Amino acid sequence: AFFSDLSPIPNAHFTVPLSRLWILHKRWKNRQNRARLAAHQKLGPVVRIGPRELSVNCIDDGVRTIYGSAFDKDAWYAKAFRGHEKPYMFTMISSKAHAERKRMFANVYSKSYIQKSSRWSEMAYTIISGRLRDEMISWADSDIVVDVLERSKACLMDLTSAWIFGLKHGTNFIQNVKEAEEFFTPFRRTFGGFFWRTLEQTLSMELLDHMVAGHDATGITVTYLLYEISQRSSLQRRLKIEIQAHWKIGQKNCAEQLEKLPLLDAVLMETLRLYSANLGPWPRVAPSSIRLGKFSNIPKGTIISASSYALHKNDKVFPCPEKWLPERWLDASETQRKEMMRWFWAFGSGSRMCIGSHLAIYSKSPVSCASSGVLSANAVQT
Ligand code: HEM
Repeated sequence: AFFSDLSPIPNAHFTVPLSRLWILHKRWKNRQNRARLAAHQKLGPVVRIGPRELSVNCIDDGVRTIYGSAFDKDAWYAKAFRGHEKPYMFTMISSKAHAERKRMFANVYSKSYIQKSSRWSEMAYTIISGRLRDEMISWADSDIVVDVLERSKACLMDLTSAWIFGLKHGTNFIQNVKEAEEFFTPFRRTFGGFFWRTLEQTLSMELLDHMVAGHDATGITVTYLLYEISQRSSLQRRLKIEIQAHWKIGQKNCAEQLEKLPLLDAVLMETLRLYSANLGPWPRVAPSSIRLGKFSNIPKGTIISASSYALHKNDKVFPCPEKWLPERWLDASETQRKEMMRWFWAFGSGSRMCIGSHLAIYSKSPVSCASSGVLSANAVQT
């Protein structure tokens, strides 16, 4: 192990050429991302974390190489997300099977499809303006304590399920709190019920995964976003002015309209940068001998991964990376923004990049609009 082709690469811990214990221990303690970031800060962009496992934290000769189409996902996906009999898009290893599955869904999740969709505008109007906003006003008017994470997830589940099944067949967890509770604890059992058994299993597993991704990661991000804006009353006011000037909820092509709001965009991007809900690391397997950074002859079969957690903490690209500073997106020059976008990795990249990234962005936007309107009117305390 000490004399393998990986031996020129710096070790995150002296035991890593011999054993996976170090990284397994960090994973078990839920400190993997922090430990890997610390190793990169000390040892550089390519670090060895196991006998045949590497961590990378650079774009050129790193993320760009690994997350191209030639690298398969590692078998970890199937183990980590077990419980389903059949693989679905997220866990599929074979690129042929994955490409076939992706073709089924790529169009309905594409940016242009959502932007042009009058169905999306209708959904946003009914769910955000009709349900969420009313609920939020009643929370703000009373003194009740609201579990923002649970309510955000409920709202995002309503949006995701409406997008997948149509408004009529989607959930209404914003208003039906009891139903939402029954679903979220333990939601797998509910999803194993009659409805799902009547669907063809492969399709139900695939859609279940989209529903999970749709409400969970997006709900977590929205919660952080609300937390940050709830503490900045002047930002709430500026957001409200921007939104009122450019957009009325329920108007046609609302998704397209949302793109034109620079402050809202900055708030979303900064939240996804600092509080990305799907941090990684996302492991891939080297298909042949490859080169990463200054290291060549990295053997076929080496497991290599990167994480948005570490990439988003590059202080040359994102100064004061631990701080939530939406202004960094507003004040950036064109060149700086280009560089920030190169390092922005909340949705991964390449052929296995998040298929729901546009849906996630367009879901978060109207929720933030509705929330900032309410927050600025009622000075929410945290
Ligand atoms: C803030 C919200 C979200 C974040 C941060 C996020 C992040 C990610 C990331 C980083 C990946 C790539 C993982 C990898 O390389 O292995 C991914 C994949 C995926 N995401 Fe998302 N996601 C979000 C929302 C959604 C939504 C709303 C959907 C609903 C359709 C979705 C469906 C998927 C699917 C199906 C994949 C697998 C794609 C493939 O393997 O081709 N995600 N997501």
